[in-house]
Amino acid sequence: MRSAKDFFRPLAVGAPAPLREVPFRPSRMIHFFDPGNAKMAAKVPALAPTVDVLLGNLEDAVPTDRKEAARAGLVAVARAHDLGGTQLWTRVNSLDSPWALDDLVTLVTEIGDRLDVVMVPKVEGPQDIHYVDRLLAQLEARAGLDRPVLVHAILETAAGVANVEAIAGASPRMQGISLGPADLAASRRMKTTRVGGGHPGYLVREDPPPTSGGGTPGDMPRVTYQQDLWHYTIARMVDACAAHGILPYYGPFGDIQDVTACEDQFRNAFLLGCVGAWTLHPVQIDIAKRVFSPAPQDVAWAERVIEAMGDGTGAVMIDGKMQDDATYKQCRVVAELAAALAARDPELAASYAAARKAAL
Ligand SMILES: CC(C)(COP(=O)(O)OP(=O)(O)OC[C@H]1O[C@@H](n2cnc3c(N)ncnc32)[C@H](O)[C@@H]1OP(=O)(O)O)[C@@H](O)C(=O)NCCC(=O)NCCSC(=O)C[C@H](O)C(=O)O
Ligand SMILES: [Mg+2]
Repeated sequence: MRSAKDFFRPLAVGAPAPLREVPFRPSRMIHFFDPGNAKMAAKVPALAPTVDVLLGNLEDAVPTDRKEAARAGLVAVARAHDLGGTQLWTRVNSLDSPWALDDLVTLVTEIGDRLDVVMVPKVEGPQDIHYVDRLLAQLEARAGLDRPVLVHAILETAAGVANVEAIAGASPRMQGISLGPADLAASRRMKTTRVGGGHPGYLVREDPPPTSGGGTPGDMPRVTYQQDLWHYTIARMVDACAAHGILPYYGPFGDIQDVTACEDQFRNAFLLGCVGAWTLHPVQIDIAKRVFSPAPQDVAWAERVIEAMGDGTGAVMIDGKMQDDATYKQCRVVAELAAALAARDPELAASYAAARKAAL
């Protein structure tokens, strides 16, 4: 067992000290690209200013015979471009694959100073994070890095969900967790064939009307309501992340053409506490930006409540609604997120300023 005191000591001599708090950097969209695909890699300079995070994906969606090309492509992209304030992440291959070790060794050695976060797929328990934690410390020490590369786990196995709290708290390196609905569905033996989103068969049906003579309940039209397949897992992931001071994310939405359902899925995750989602195609970038930025009228309202609540205690009425310590805290979540995003996004800052003015 590690003592609490050991938790903040580097795991290798010469490695940078672990962080005590996860720095909050906007990450409304984690944009996936295949660095071995020359056409996609060429779009990086144009894409970078439009996204919060660019992620060079080395795992699923990269064919076996292009794994090395994707790894080399990411090294080349990181060296060739200054991404400004946009973060650079990678998703390495799973720890049981023949590529994971070389992914970590190559990337930290070659571009560790450029890499903000390593996403680790198919994490099953804290033991997977401990393995990556020690290895990263050794590689950071050897590369002479002065800040730690952070770790992000994908929640995409039944074992991972069972161990999600332990994963979230496994290391001070943990930056966040994303839901991986496609692999999780397979691991759970769910009977879906999609990447995220709902399913028309997963529903509840209203009770039959009382029969008064003719007709049987089976004949009566009854309204059905499609249910959310992911509610339980997202809520559990959000609690685990919040309890350990790290950030939760919804993952991918695979129906690229269904921008409406994508927006719904992202918004459900946002309202439940997630700070961002993955974007797989350029068309999803603006959806994530819109959904994971608090709406200007909500920010203006939150600021109004904060102002009216003074030191944040007691109770006041605003527009007929009771406000107290707890609504004050909710409003601070919204206002602080808005301020952090506005500092990166001048267009958003202007829309918040306009809503603030209109609310006066
Ligand atoms: C899904 C795609 C294969 C679709 O690509 P394509 O058929 O080329 O789409 P379009 O013709 O509409 O593309 C228009 C142009 O946009 C470029 N493009 C497409 N996607 C991207 C991108 N992600 N980044 C940058 N540029 C992109 C195309 O090259 C076209 O350019 P041009 O010809 O010049 O106009 C493709 O979008 C794609 O591969 N996306 C990423 C897929 C991916 O990363 N999947 C893995 C993550 S999801 C997952 O792993 C599941 C998860 O782990 C779980 O378990 O749930
Ligand atoms: Mg997956």
